[in-house]
Amino acid sequence: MSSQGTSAQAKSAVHFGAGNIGRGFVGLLLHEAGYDLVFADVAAPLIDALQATPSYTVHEVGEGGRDHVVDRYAAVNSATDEAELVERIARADIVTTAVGPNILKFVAPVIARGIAARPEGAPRLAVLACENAINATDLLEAEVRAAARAAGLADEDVDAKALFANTAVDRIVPAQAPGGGLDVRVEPYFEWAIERGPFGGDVPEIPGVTWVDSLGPYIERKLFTVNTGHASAAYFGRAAGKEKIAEAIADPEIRAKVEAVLAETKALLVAKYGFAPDEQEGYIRKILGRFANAELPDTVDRVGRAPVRKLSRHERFVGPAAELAERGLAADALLEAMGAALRFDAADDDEAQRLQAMLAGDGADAAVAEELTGLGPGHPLHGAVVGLVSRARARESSAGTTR
Ligand SMILES: NC(=O)c1ccc[n+]([C@@H]2O[C@H](COP(=O)([O-])OP(=O)(O)OC[C@H]3O[C@@H](n4cnc5c(N)ncnc54)[C@H](O)[C@@H]3O)[C@@H](O)[C@H]2O)c1
Ligand SMILES: O=P(O)(O)OC[C@@H](O)[C@@H](O)[C@H](O)[C@H](O)CO
Repeated sequence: MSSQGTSAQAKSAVHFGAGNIGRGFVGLLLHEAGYDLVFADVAAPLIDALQATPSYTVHEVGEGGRDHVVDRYAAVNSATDEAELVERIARADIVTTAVGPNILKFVAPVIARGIAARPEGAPRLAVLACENAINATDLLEAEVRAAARAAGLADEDVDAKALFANTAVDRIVPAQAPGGGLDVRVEPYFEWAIERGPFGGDVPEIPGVTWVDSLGPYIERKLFTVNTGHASAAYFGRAAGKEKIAEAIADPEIRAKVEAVLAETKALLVAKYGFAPDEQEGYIRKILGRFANAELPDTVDRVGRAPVRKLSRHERFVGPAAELAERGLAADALLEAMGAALRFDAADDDEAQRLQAMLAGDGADAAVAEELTGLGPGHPLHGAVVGLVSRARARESSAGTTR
């Protein structure tokens, strides 16, 4: 039994981002662990709906799925009710986020104020960023510490009042049907790995969590298998005119390309972390089965969202491709998937539009390639990436002349 948190009272959790993974996974597990849950979000209609609705249901769809009811939560508009949020964080046991890695800097200041407002001697607040990014909590911690310093709180005070733990979250939660209310459709599978070290041997009880000594292998295996494969299916699928991920992966040509990508990331993960090849193969097969779940209405547009983030230096494509090239191993299939990513032009995706504007702009191919991928002329993959940009531009300009 853990003594983390205020043991005399109910445990409480503040979760930033009441979206798909917030309601459909992190919020659900915290609720089921017995936490009094507070959702914080900037989307006023979502917060209003949560405040007006005593419960919602998480529907697991696909084999073995069942329903879970989440209730007894509160909801705070983090754009307008900062004082209430600070007070909630000051009394909480745990703060989690699922807002997107680029949003962490915006939630950090209020977390810092909440930490500063914690009573002397209160148990440390556990802060966990549940985002798809390597060591997202480290990013959040740096922002929280900067905001705390700016508010006059020394690093030692932050250390006395809070702890920061990296985490890897895995559950496919598609965009929900408009007008469907607060209920969330999710896949039955999930994995939530959290590093144990920062808790100093006093981990909270959260059924379903896997506590690990070293998160690096977990997060890279997750990001470079689930997310690399998922994004590849999305970009190849969209280029082939598919709307759903399940449709994309059912296409033998697309599946073969995705499998080729995952064979490359497997080679890296086996070489880097010593994962047993058979075990990694089993992990890949399981994940391909998850993508094929036809009951999950996941779209290529959601999974391909934010292509500039996904093509950045330490993300799901360039991260493994660069390391493979540095080890003298092949990254051809990953490069082909990156080429497909350059075609992603979803009209309602800001980053897709920014990507297309970069490709259509005046910058030299090498400069655009470096801006997108962070790979400069000294890197063994640089020439290949410049070639991708160059071909994407040639394709666009020939499509433009024939339009
Ligand atoms: N959906 C999935 O399958 C899945 C699985 C694992 C991890 N993730 C990760 O979880 C994060 C969220 O993904 P999602 O699919 O739930 O996205 P989402 O868009 O459904 O939810 C994000 C929520 O964050 C809110 N938000 C934005 N800015 C905010 C701010 N400044 N303060 C508070 N709330 C803010 C949005 O209003 C939205 O409700 C991402 O990092 C994603 O990579 C998603
Ligand atoms: O959330 P993103 O944009 O980083 O990636 C899109 C999907 O691949 C992702 O949300 C998966 O569904 C999820 O990571 C599965 O655990």
